[in-house]
Amino acid sequence: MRFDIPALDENARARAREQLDGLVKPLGALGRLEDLAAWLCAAHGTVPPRPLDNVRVVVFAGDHGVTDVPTSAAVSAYPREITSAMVRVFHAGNSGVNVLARQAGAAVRVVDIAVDGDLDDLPGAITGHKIRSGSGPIDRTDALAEGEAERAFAAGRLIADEEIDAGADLLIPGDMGIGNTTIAAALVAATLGTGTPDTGDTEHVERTVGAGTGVDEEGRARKIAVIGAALARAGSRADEPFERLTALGSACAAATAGFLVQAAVRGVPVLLDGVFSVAAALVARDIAPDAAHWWLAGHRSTEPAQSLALKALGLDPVLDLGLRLGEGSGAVQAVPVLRGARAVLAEMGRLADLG
Ligand SMILES: O=C(O)c1ccc[n+]([C@@H]2O[C@H](COP(=O)([O-])O)[C@@H](O)[C@H]2O)c1
Ligand SMILES: Cc1cc2nc[nH]c2cc1C
Repeated sequence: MRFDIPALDENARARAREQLDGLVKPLGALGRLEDLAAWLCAAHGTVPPRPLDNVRVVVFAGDHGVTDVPTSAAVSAYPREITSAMVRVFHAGNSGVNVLARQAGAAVRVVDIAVDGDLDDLPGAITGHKIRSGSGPIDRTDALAEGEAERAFAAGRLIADEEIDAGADLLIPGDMGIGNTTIAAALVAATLGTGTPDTGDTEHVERTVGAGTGVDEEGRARKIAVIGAALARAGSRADEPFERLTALGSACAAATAGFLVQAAVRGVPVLLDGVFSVAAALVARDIAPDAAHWWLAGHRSTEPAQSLALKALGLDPVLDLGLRLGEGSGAVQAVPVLRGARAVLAEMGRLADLG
């Protein structure tokens, strides 16, 4: 697959830097805000950048076969039925990200990519891109059937197109899926080669695994075992990104990757969120390396796989609030910071005018 991804406008970035240096403040005194302002100029190709008036969150919802086990073998603190129930909460506007997005003036859309449950009574914008119900348990079988990763990736691209055609000037990928922190950690371990299942050494897998929704140490040990078995089962197939998504990922991971790549193709900046969107970004970069220039990290989540993946992507998160909700909630919190960065360039006075 080949993608025509525009380069960021380095000329605009340099002009932004020059203007930032001339504002009424000590040189560099606005720290990271100056980097963000310059990055937005490079992304929008203008100084100052355009106002971020049309920020859109898309929550990719789906279930994961790793939750298809008795409670005694659970990898999540919550049952899988929560995924389907939460889609209705997003639709009603009452989820965490709905509330935070209202504060930030951002729109939220949830899409059913692979929810295990009947949501057919909901509008087509939610249900129209469904790939399948749930996914395979990655420790025992592939997550996806042949061709599904490509179909889900294409669906994610279409969803990005829909949001951009509706005017998005910044996109945020959100996620909802009980069990998806196990999937995210498996993708990160496989992508970074931190899993070495052949030697039976789980130490490297352990580094990627966190508590997700709040499992205890025994739950974490079960996640590590599931991921170790999945990596051993996938073997070298995991080297190729679509095979990796098929064997170890999910339809939501593939759709999120497609969404991130298409945003870049269309030249629309992205604020990544928690462990699931950052894991998808890591795989997406293997599919379209230049796409990564269009992504910023909104926040650092508590999941270790997210920090490992951010480091590999060379991204420094804007915020670190200890959030572990997912949904796009952390990235949404970073939107006012980006708006502030833009306003500084657009509105501050100039040192040269001090007299
Ligand atoms: O964004 C994060 O880093 C994050 C960390 C922990 C949990 N989550 C959310 O919680 C769900 C996955 O957690 P779990 O324990 O079921 O794997 C899923 O719906 C995620 O959106 C999200
Ligand atoms: C209630 C609930 C809401 C969520 N939002 C994202 N992940 C979630 C997990 C649970 C359990």
